[in-house]
Amino acid sequence: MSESLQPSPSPIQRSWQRCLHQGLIRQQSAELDLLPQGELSARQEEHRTLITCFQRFVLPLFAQLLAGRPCRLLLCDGEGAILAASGDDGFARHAERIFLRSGARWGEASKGTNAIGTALAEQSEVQVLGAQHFFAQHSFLSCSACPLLGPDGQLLGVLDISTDAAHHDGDMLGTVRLLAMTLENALLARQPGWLVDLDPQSLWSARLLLGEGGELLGANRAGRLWLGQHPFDGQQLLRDRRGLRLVPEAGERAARLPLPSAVEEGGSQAQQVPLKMLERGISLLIEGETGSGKEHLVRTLHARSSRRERPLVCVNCGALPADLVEAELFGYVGGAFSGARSQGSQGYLRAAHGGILMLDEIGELPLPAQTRLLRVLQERAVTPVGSHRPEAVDFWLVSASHRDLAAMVAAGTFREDLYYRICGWRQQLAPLRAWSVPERQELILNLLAEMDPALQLTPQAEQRLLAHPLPGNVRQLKQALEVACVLAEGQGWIDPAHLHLPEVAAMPAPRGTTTLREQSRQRVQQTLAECGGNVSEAARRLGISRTTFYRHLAREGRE
Ligand SMILES: Nc1ncnc2c1ncn2[C@@H]1O[C@H](COP(=O)(O)OP(=O)(O)OP(=O)(O)O)[C@@H](O)[C@H]1O
Repeated sequence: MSESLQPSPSPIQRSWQRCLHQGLIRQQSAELDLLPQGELSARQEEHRTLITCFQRFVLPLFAQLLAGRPCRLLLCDGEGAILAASGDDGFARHAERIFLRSGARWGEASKGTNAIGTALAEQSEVQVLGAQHFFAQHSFLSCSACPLLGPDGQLLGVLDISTDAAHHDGDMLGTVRLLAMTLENALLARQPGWLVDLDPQSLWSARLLLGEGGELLGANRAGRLWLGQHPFDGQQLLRDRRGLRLVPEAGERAARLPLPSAVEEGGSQAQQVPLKMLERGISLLIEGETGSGKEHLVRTLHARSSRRERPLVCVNCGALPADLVEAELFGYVGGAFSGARSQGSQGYLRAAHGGILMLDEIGELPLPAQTRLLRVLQERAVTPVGSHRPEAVDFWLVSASHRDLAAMVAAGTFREDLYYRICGWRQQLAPLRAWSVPERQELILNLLAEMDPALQLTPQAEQRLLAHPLPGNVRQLKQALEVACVLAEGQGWIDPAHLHLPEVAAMPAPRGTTTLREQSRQRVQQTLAECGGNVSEAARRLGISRTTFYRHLAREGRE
């Protein structure tokens, strides 16, 4: 056979050649190649949008397509580091043996031929079945991976489905491609601009993202193919208006939120570490101003923990009647004191047995109750008031305070030994005014989307919320939005008049927050143009009254 007729090597053959060339030895073990925890968190933060889209749009589809199958879906960055994973727990335990889990890097250089690393090296989708893996220890796996491309066509990472080789089936590559396209479409719809759907009927339509003047800002993979085959005239596409919509849409913007993500075992960084501490029985102390979300965090941790089916008991120590603090906490036997119930009372600590106990405002506990609590924590047993029989209790303890407990220790109003008992890990929650502008914007959008998805903030209202110091933190923000939703009901927009916030010195005006203002302006104009200038129809499409619509037009005229 002449040389030119030799079949070109397959991606697997090329990969093996690279591995041999690097001096990897098949019978040896692959290098561990684990990221330090801090590095993993930094990468997850860097890829927050990618991970959020993965969780919101890809995982539900994956769960439907591959429910009950022994496989894992892995989201990796451009170096093959696993950022998030989901799927069958039984298979996860096998996968754990070879460190196929978050924080491990699966590039070819350390792991030899494998779907993640080889898809990255080849920049194409790849399937690596059983013994095609370079290292013999990986041959129980069959993996299918598809590179992920950002709206600008840059390689972002890889999506991989790994399964037990015995359960592999031929559809995996198609499935992972479908999931990758879903993820890429979601990412494209997050970029601000005009999204042109060239075939709006199709889920896999070519999509282009255009700027105000028709310039090309991005495309999905079908869109890039389309661009390779058609002349591009962005202005014409905008004029045609077919399949055109302004993105991100309200629902999608809400999906950008920083709230409870599920990056495999954990959640966002603020939750992962405390959750790990709790799971190891280490007591948490959460400090933060009132309304900053201390209880919200505990509820989220409970919902994510292995004790989610067990009780979560939250006690506000400051609200306990002074003369009944101990009886309420530790319980009592019948007739222990005058006015006691004849059958006694279990008390909050025993009610939390097997679950999580949150002692909110722990700084309010009187000193005798502190002493008794310390003994419970040391002995892991409660002696109810009026009894001499200690009863074993097992709860994870979370304490919270808006007061500076260390200062209270120094002042002698809080026991030092108790302080060290409850403070195995100290988690501080920043006040809302210390959050970054994008973080606050995302929280606002999230809360609003939950309260009334039909309502949007005018840019002025958004500015007002961002500029207000909100000393009551998330609670105050939530209340202000709840009131505004009632006042603006049916009008489509919340404007500053709907925001009942006390006048206090404003924070410096945030910069770089013109996007929402611009978007709402464009939305009104765009809808009006689509409806051929028919205000009634445009207002109906936007779900607002004609009067409100005119108000928007008038305001734009003034701006
Ligand atoms: N990240 C968040 N996302 C959505 N809602 C939140 C968030 N953080 C707090 N909240 C909401 O804000 C309100 C106040 O939160 P929470 O009760 O947890 O604050 P706290 O710090 O425990 O307050 P306090 O010190 O007064 O007890 C609650 O309605 C809670 O659901």
